[in-house]
Amino acid sequence: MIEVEHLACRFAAGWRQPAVVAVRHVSWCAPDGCITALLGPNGAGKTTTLRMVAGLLSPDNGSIRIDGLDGLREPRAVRARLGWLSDERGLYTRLTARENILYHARLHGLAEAQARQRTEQLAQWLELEAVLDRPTAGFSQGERMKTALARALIHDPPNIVLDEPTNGLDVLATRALRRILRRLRDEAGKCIVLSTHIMQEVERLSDQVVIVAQGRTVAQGTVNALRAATAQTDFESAFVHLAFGADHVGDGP
Ligand SMILES: Nc1ncnc2c1ncn2[C@@H]1O[C@H](COP(=O)(O)OP(=O)(O)OP(=O)(O)O)[C@@H](O)[C@H]1O
Repeated sequence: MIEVEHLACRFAAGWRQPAVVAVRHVSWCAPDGCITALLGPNGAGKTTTLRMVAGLLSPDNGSIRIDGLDGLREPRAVRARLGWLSDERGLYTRLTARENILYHARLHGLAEAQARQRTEQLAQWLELEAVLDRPTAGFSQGERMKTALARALIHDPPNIVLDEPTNGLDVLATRALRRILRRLRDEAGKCIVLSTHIMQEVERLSDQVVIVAQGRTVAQGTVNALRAATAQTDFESAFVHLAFGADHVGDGP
């Protein structure tokens, strides 16, 4: 379970760069056995929020608890309980997929034999076997996503955080990813949090939605509850209502 409360993050001014308040007040709770979608317009603060949850950025305010552990005070224990898929995927391009995954396994302290066995299992499960021993430099978006996902899952974390996981994926790869995430939820009871701005993704995959706009959480609930709360029949209109205000709902087709 991941709980974030009153998160705030400001990027300090730098050369030719004014200070930016990326996250002002974000709070949400993502339970186990549930897929939580963080939905918001461009620049809403989704990636910044997830980078704080992954321990890559320190918040200026607020708290992050992962399975009850304080993310700021116990970062190592939290890292062991969290799998992180960044939107850039962050693979070492000169290493093969297998080497990328094994390197991450070593960072998590897995024994060599266990790491190798688990890499094989994940490769089979994610249908990565054909490219497992190729350098990742020439990988397609789908192959890169799957390699990065295998790497994020290597230590079997109970919590999985994915930043825009379907970015750049074609329809079949998107469907495959949805199947994988549903299995992780249903068979292993994982807590899964993903960010997106694709409405269809949210409607098809998520159990609950957190809407973030201008660095603030503006709503949390199921797709149906958010539709009902805004008296909208389609989810896109409900999202526009919540993220931009009722006046903008009429702008769409
Ligand atoms: N390293 C940084 N330095 C300065 N500003 C930043 C930095 N990272 C993000 N920002 C700014 O913080 C705000 C929130 O960005 P963030 O990437 O968290 O949004 P997002 O909701 O993930 O957007 P998108 O859907 O477009 O990816 C934006 O205005 C962005 O320009």
